[in-house]
Order: sequence, then C-alpha cells, then structure tokens
Amino acid sequence: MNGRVGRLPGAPVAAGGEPVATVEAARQRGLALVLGPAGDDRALSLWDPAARALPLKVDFMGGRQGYRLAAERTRHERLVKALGKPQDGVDRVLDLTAGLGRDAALMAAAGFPVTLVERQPVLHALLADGLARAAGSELAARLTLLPVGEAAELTLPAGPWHGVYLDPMFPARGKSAAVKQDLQWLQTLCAYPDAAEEAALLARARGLGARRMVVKRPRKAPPLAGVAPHHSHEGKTVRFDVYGPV
Ligand SMILES: C[S@@+](CC[C@H](N)C(=O)[O-])C[C@H]1O[C@@H](n2cnc3c(N)ncnc32)[C@H](O)[C@@H]1O
Repeated sequence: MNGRVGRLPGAPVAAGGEPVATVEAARQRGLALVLGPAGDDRALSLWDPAARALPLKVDFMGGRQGYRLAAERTRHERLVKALGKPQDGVDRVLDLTAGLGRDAALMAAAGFPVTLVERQPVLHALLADGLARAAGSELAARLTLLPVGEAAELTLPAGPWHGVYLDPMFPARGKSAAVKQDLQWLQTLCAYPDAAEEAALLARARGLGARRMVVKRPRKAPPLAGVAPHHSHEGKTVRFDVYGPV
C-alpha cells in the first residue's frame, strides 16, 4: 500500500489499515484515505478525510456504471466483444484483477458467470460489501468473490474457463474528474506491477487453459509483459488485447 488508510468502527478488521475512531482523527493523523460505513445505506466506503470528494463504494445495482449494465447494451461493449461467445456451454470467466468490480459486473451483465480475484484487502472488503448489498439479484448470482489473495498464487477453482480477464494497474491519464479521483485512490492502494509481476500474472493466466484471455491496456501502452496479442479491440482511451486459445 502506498498511502496510509484509516479503518473506522464498522469496517471489517480484515481490510487492514490503522484503526481510527473518527474521520476527524484520520484527518489529523494525515491518513490518505479512510474506510468505513457511509451514506443512507451504510455501505462500506472509501474517502479522503481531508477533502470533500464523495465516498466511493462498490455499487453493483446502480451508480455511475448502472447504465452500462443493461443487458441489451452490454453486447456493444468492447470488453464483451473481446470475450467472444461461449462455446459448448463453457461460459465461466475468471477476473484475476477485480479492483472495484466494474468490469466484472459488465461481464456478468452480459451473461458470463464471473469469479473475482483481488489481493488488495481494502478493495476486497469493498467488493465483498458491494456483493452483500446486491445479494438476491440476478447479477450478484453470477459473481463469485474468492478469498483475498495474489492471483499468481491463489488456489483457483477448477476449469473449464471460457475466459481469463486481466486489468493490472498502468499509469494512465484520465480526463474526467471522477475517473481521476477513483484512479488516484486505486493508485494510493495499489502498486504498479514490475516486469516480474506482469510476467507472473500473464503466466498464471495462460496456464489456466481458458479459451480466451483478455487484457485491458491504455490505448498506447505496450502489451502486458511485452507479449503481443492475437488481436485487439481499440477504443479512444483503452484497448482490449485478446489472446487465445491460451
Ligand atoms: C486497475 S484495477 C482493476 C479495475 C477493475 N477492472 C474494475 O473494473 O474495477 C487493478 C486491480 O487488480 C488488482 N491486482 C493487480 N495484480 C493482482 C494480482 N497479481 N493478484 C490479485 N489482484 C491483483 C489490484 O489490487 C487492483 O485492485
């Protein structure tokens, strides 16, 4: 973790961070972020104790990303196109870098059952809380969060997998203020992978025997671990590199 995080009463101990009694105490201690229940729904949330920015929570049912999750819209998404169509009834996708679960939610809305892996304990706790609040929904039924852990080492459920998805951190320039803020907070929580880590992640992903592997990259970034994809789906700011069968 690059920045110190305060854990307020009501946040799970497993999320780590320094216990703090109040937001004001976190601010006085100069903590970069604070984790605790916020808002009417008391959702586990993350925010900057010294700024006015809105708390960040994982919201599978609505929020900013809600509009992208309508089933008829998801098929236009480049990520969904990159994943292709399931064959022979094999449709499960493994998201090895789940983060805030936005891409996982998109894949699940498109019909793929998605298994999520996240190694950063604060993000894992936010995902678990988001899933708990979405319990009973069709979307949540397609999302399975594994225990917190490193993708290259974690014991994974047996295949077969239709796809493996990777979206590791990469220095990027966001344009909208909202993107910037979420990215900034992710950067506070997560380190950028070095070459050895990128190679380990790619090796793990390729060893799973999935039909496709999709890697999200900023549009102009080199491919993950320098390994050229089979083809790419390019957008204005990001591209999805497709490898497969892997
Ligand atoms: C850019 S974010 C992913 C954002 C995500 N695609 C979304 O839609 O919210 C990258 C995430 O992957 C996680 N991560 C990176 N490498 C990992 C690894 N080797 N094992 C597990 N998690 C990893 C980081 O902790 C971070 O939360």
